[in-house]
Amino acid sequence: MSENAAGTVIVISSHVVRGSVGNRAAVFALETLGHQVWALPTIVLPWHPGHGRSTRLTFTESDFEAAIDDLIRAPWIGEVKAVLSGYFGNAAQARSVARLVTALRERKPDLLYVCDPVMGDLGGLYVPQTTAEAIRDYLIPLASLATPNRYELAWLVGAPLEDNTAIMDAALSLGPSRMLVTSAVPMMAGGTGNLYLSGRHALLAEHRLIDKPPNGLGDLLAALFLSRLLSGMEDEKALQLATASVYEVLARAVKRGSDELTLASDSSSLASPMAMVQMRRLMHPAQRRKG
Ligand SMILES: Nc1ncnc2c1ncn2[C@@H]1O[C@H](COP(=O)(O)OP(=O)(O)O)[C@@H](O)[C@H]1O
Ligand SMILES: Cc1ncc(COP(=O)(O)O)c(C=O)c1O
Repeated sequence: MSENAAGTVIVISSHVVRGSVGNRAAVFALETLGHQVWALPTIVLPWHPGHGRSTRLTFTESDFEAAIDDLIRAPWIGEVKAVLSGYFGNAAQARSVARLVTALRERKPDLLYVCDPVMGDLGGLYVPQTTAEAIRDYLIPLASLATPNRYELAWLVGAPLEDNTAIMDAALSLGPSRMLVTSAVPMMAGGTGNLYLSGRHALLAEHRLIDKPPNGLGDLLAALFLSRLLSGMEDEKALQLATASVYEVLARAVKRGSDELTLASDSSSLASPMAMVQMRRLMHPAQRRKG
């Protein structure tokens, strides 16, 4: 296997000093699974704002834009096989990343672009509406795969999503050819899981719900699923492994009483998870419509 067989990935999200959210989760997961990673922070902050006061260190829009231009012109840019975006500091950054993805696609039409539209949760949007709109209007149309949680998907399509049939219809209408919807509606009591929809698949990967989870699970899942796809794994196996890793990492962090994921101690759960995940095939919306 050559040094870069797993593929170079550009990750673009927040950087925290302490903790495992945003780029800290994605970089660790991708490097552990053998990828070369280029990491561009969108903001730098001491820790996830959920822990209390956390001062945002920011870049000007023009500096961020200039750094994107440097990346586009980099002599090594031909190495890049995938881009993963997550948390953005403002709407202009989302537009700059759309420019990056478009420029890379001109040279490499099969570039994988994974858009994790980090914008909100059960309580509603936690980024400014202009940022959420820029993700929806500039990035989602470019995504090979989007990984919203159920509430983000509901905002993106402008409709409440109370069951998995509604989630699948919404995922199909949004546009990307592959959708991984997190915090889907569980079929198992006391469960949660991920719903994956592509032209060929409608799958639900379920496991037990754990109280008081640390942050960063969505960031970790998107990176792990991307890694498995890049390595050429079949979608169903990629979903099962990525879901099992996230669940196992979460369970181990909570067992330790940690308020953050403890990825350095749990790297074996990223590479070879042992946790069981309940995989179910759902009726694909296209099949339902055929009657
Ligand atoms: N409380 C929890 N217990 C067990 N697994 C969880 C829990 N919260 C999240 N997960 C797992 O992590 C995945 C991603 O988490 P989610 O909170 O939906 O992402 P995001 O951080 O993008 O909002 C979920 O689909 C589920 O598999
Ligand atoms: C700065 C910042 N705020 C909020 C979030 C959202 O965190 P969560 O999805 O765990 O709620 C993230 C996730 O990457 C983040 O980096």
